Amino acid sequence: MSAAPVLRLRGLDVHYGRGRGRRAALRGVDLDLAPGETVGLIGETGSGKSTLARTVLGLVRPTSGTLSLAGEDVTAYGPRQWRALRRRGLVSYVFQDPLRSLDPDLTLGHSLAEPLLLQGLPGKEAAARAREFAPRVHLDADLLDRLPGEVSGGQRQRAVLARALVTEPRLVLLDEPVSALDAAHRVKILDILKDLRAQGVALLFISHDLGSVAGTADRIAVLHHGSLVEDGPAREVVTRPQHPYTKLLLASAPTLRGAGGDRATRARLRAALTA
Ligand SMILES: Nc1ncnc2c1ncn2[C@@H]1O[C@H](COP(=O)(O)OP(=O)(O)OP(=O)(O)O)[C@@H](O)[C@H]1O
Repeated sequence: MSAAPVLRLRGLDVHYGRGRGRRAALRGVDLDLAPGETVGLIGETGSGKSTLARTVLGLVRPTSGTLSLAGEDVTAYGPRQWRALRRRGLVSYVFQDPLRSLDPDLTLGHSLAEPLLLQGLPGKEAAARAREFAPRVHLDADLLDRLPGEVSGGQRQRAVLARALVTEPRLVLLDEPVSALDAAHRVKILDILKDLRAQGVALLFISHDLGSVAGTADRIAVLHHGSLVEDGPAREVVTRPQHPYTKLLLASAPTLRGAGGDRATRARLRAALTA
């Protein structure tokens, strides 16, 4: 029996602007994420990755198509329904820059408790739950009394993760999740994410670098000019890419051993794409 998807997109179109300035940012995107599944969403700058993430978070409204979260069709939700949905903490996100994701004037403990306070939990209970949760992302509870500027980069990154996870979401969107970290921190974060997957949390890794998610994702989905041009098991996409754009991304992936193509190969692929 396969579990109902946590995220389901069908024929999703998103446009920006009006009249003659109207531009498609997403075109007919179909995407499913099952519980416990990790999907890498890859594409170059401007391909529509952030638009997709913002649509899933209810910050951008689809022009057409459908968006379902945990079996609930939320396509037609208005701002008030989205706010209520966000408070439930079903979907959360981790942005690229850990420094900007935390209020510099709030202790880590405060930042962690905030999403719980928004859910209506009393202050003391929220603080206690935050303290209890911190060790799950290997964040020492003693650090919760400190400000973001008083801890290391890796500890800050874990605090950002803890804040995103404290409401026990079913789906987490991670924008370039580990690229800013050094190797030691990266391994720890990947271990935490592995635990999450085992608990059935679905993860959407968003990156411009195919190499950075190839080893972690179960599936890789490739966005090109707003269309999903490839979606398959990670190993297959890496070893047998079907679309010329995926081949180009592979040839340009700096972190993928053996995949780096030379400049002439990349130029040829780019020419094929624009032909
Ligand atoms: N608020 C907006 N108004 C108008 N156009 C927008 C807006 N946001 C994004 N776009 C356009 O939509 C397209 C997709 O942008 P998007 O930010 O989703 O790409 P991306 O893949 O996330 O890029 P990056 O990797 O640089 O963040 C681009 O052409 C962009 O210029």
